[in-house]
Amino acid sequence: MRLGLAARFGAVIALTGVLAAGLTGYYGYSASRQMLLDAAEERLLTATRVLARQLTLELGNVARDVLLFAEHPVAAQLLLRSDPQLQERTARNTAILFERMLLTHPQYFQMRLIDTDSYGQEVVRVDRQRDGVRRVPEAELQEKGHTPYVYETIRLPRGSVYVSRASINHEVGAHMGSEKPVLQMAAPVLDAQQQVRGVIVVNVDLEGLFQQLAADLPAGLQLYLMNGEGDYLIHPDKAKAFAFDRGQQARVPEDFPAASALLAEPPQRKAELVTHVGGRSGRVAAFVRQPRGDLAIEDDFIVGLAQPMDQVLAEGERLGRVNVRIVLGFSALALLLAVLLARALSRPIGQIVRSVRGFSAQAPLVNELPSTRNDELGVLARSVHDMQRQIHQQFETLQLKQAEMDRLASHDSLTGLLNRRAFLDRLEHALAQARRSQGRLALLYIDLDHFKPINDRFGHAAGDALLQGLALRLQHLVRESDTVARLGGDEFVLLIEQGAADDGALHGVAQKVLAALSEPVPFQGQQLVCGGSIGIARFPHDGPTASELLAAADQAMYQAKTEGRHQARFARS
Ligand SMILES: Nc1nc2c(ncn2[C@@H]2O[C@H](COP(=O)(O)OP(=O)(O)OP(=O)(O)O)[C@@H](O)[C@H]2O)c(=O)[nH]1
Repeated sequence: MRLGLAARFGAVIALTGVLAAGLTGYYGYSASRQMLLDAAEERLLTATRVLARQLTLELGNVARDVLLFAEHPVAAQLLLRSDPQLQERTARNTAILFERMLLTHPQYFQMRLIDTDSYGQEVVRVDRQRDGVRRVPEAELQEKGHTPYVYETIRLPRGSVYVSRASINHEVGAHMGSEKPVLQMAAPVLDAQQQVRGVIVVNVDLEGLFQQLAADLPAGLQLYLMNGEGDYLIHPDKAKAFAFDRGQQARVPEDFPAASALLAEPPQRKAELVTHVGGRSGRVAAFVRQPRGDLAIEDDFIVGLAQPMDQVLAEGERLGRVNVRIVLGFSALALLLAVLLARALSRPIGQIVRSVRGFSAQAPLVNELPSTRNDELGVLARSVHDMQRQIHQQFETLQLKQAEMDRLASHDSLTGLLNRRAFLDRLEHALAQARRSQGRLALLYIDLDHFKPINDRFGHAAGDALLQGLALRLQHLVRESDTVARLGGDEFVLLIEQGAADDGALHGVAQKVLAALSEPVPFQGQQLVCGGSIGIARFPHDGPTASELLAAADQAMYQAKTEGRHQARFARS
C-alpha cells in the first residue's frame, strides 16, 4: 500500500515526536541517574568520614580514661607497695573505680593495673563477667610482662597512650572478652622520679564500640573495619572478620580492588576512596583512613561503608518509571497531533487531487477547491483554479478557431458558399447514394455573363459585391436539399438531388436562376447588372462520374454562351 503525502508527513511528525520524547526521556534519565549516583557516593563518603571521625573521638575518650588512672597518684602509690594495709585498701578503692568505669562504659571488657617491676604482675583487675562486673581475686591475677601492651607501653613517655593491634583475645581468664575482637589501650604509670612503675590497661570491645558508633547509620548500609594491611576486622559476613586469626586471609582488595591504592598510601595520613564493584547488581563503597593523632597506635584503622547499587539506584528507577510514563504520554500526544495534522492536510490535498483528476476542458468548470484557505494550500488551490479557468478559455478559443478553419477549408471566403473541394466531396457523396438508390441528380453549371466589364468599370470591390449579392440570391432561391457552391471566379454550380428526373422541372429551375442573376445588385448608389449562362448535366444520363458530369455541364454552359448567353442548355450525351 502506498502512503499518501499527508500520511507520510504525519508519520514523519509522529516519528519525530516519539523520537524527541524518547531521546529527551532517555538523556534526562541518564543524567539524573548519574546525579543520583554522584549524590549517593558523596553521602556515603560523608557518612564514612563521620564514622571514622567518631572512631577517632571514641579512642580519644578511652585514652582520656586510661590517662585519668595513669596520672592519678593512687596508681603510683599502689605500685610502691610501701604499706601492706594501705596497699590493700588502695587496691580495693582502685578496683571500685575500675568497676564504676566498666559499668558506665559497656564497651570496656577489662581494666587492670599492672606492676612492671614484678614481671608485669596484675595488681588490680576488673573483668566484665556474665553476671556483672567483678574484681578478679588475687589468686587469679597473672603476669603480663610478655604482652605487647606492657612492653610497648613502658617505653612511652608520660601522658602517652598505647593502642594495640585489633586482635581476638586469646588470653586465659578474659571472661566476657574471651575470644572476642579487642583493642588494648594502655598508659604508663610513673612515680615521682619519673620511673615507670606500671601500666594501666583497658580492653575495649571492638564490636561493641562499632555497633555503638554505627547505631545511627541509615538502614541498608554495610559496615567494614580493616587494619592497615586491609584485613577485615568487622565485616557483614562474620566469616571474613579476623580471618588471619584462623590462619586464613580475607582482605579488602579481594572485594574492592580499588582499595589497594588506599592501602599503598603512606601511613599516618588521611586517605579516602569511593569505588563501585559488580555493576548494577554490585555495591558502592567508601573507605576512609583517619590519621593516628596523638595516640601510639600499632596499626591504622580503615573504616568502610557500602551500599547495594540497587538501593542507590532505587530513586533513579522510580525516576525512570516516571520518565517512561512521560515519554509514553508525549508519544501518544505526538501520534494524536500527527493524525490530526495528516487529516487536516489530506482533506484539502484530496480536494485538489480530485479536482485536477476530474478536470476536463470540455466539462463545465466547477470550483470545489479549498480556495478560501489562507495558507499555502489555499494559494495552491487558487492557482489550480486559475489554471483550469485559463485552460477552459484557451480551449474555447481553440474550438472557435478550429471551427473557423474548418469553415474556411470548405467554404469560399468571399461568398460563404461551399468551395470547389467541398462541393466535389458533396457531389461524390450524392453520386454514391444515387447509385445505391438508383436515384437521379442534376448539375447546373453557372457562369456569369459580362462580369469582367463590371470589374473594369466599377472596380474590383464592385465585382466582389456583385458576386456576394448573387451568391446570396442563389442560396435563397434553391431548395434546402439542393447545394450551391462557387467553383471559382464568376462560376457557380447548383446540385439538385430531388426532382432531377424531370427535365422540365430542371429547365424551370434554370429559368428561375437566370431571372435571379439578371436582377441588378445595388452597390454604392450604382445598379450592377450582369446575367448568366447555364449548362445542365444529369446523372446517370450525361455521365457516371463527378468529373464527367462536371465536364458535360461545363460543355453545355459553354454552348449556352456561344449561342447568345443568358440561357440554359442541357448537355448533349
Ligand atoms: N471582382 C472579382 N472579380 C473576379 C473574381 N474572380 C474572378 N474575377 C474576374 O472575373 C472575370 C471573369 O472572366 P470572364 O468570365 O472571362 O469574363 P466575362 O466578362 O464574364 O466573360 P463572359 O463569361 O464571356 O461573359 C475576370 O476578369 C476575373 O478577373 C473575384 O473574386 N472578384
